[in-house]
Amino acid sequence: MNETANLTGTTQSEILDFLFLKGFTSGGSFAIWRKPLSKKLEFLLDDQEIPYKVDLAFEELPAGFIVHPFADQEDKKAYFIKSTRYFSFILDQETVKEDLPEWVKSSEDQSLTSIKAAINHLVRKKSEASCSENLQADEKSHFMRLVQHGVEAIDAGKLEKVVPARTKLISVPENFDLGNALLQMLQAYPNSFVNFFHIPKVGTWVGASPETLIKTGGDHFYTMALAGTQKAIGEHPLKSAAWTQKEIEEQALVCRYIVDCFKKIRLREYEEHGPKTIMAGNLLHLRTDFKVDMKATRFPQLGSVMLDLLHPTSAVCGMPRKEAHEFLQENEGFDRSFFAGFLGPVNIEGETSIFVNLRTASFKGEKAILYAGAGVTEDSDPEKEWEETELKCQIIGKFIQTPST
Ligand SMILES: C=C(O[C@@H]1C=C(C(=O)O)C=C[C@H]1O)C(=O)O
Repeated sequence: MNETANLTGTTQSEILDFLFLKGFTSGGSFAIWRKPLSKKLEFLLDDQEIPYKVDLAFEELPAGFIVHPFADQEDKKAYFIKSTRYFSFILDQETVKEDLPEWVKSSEDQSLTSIKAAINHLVRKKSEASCSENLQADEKSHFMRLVQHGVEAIDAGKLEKVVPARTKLISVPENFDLGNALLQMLQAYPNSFVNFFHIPKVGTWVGASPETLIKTGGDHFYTMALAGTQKAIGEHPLKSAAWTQKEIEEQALVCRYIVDCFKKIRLREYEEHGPKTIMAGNLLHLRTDFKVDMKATRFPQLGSVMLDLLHPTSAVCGMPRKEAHEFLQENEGFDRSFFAGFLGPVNIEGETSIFVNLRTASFKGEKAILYAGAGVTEDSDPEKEWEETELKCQIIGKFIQTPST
């Protein structure tokens, strides 16, 4: 078939289908993402079947996509999908047929319905064997006790803040359309890092994270303190938002945590902006931005040094970090796997953007597991924290559960 004729009128959804099919049938690992406020959808693939791991000193790495679980790793390494093949396109351009490289279109003789059917089959089949057999923590009563227990640990002076999480198991509908689901997330969450990755036998995840862990590009390093959650209501939710003392303190603790990390490496020159209210999906958060000039401070490795120091931040674990981590391991009752870990593109066109893996779901055959946590301080109410996790689960859950058109 003539290449141009075949691709006439190629829609974004069709390109996504080509990319998913290419990724799943390559036998290797792949990632698809769009950075916050960007129009560029990016895809990379490494057809190596055996997952590849790297040290966190990402400045030395080739271009790729890094994925790290929540828990500290004994080998101090992260998964890394090398950019053996890379393709990007601008989302609001009508047609990109001329830009589609030959290797993306390897499935050109398939009709679109059979491509969709193939992807629907592949996402289930390829996600069956992911490594962690996750114990479920879906029970409301379990989570409510966990929050209560957290409040008691704070009252007893053992912790300052802790961020317990839960899971929610949902069925992947029979007519699930992964490409369309991702497209809908891209449209719904322009401020978020919309992402998908598949690493054979390790994990198949989709998400829309509002939280940058670290970003480097040119001479600049950037991180943020994101915490405090409320539902966005009314016509001007950003303007009308009012925050309680609990939420203000909760977010201030995350700022303090970041400043403490700077202090550990004797970094004194940084810009701090905020906190301001931001919108992520239908939720509002408080955010403070931190920026460092790596050249002026003579700190070219600041990105990987801070990555190591920051993760897991008190936005997703707690304070003090060690005690909060132990509390979660003892009481949470499930393996967070990649939830609240970090992920993102590394050394692509001189930039690295690594996000906290929030508002996310992992596929497991016919099912998907949604994950969400909520920051607990001494004033927390278990019922409210549960509702917050329900809202957070819905951010991705609604695009998996609603049969696509
Ligand atoms: C833990 C999550 O989110 C984090 C916790 C927040 C909070 O406690 O208010 C807000 C934003 C994130 O830093 C999650 O989305 O699951």
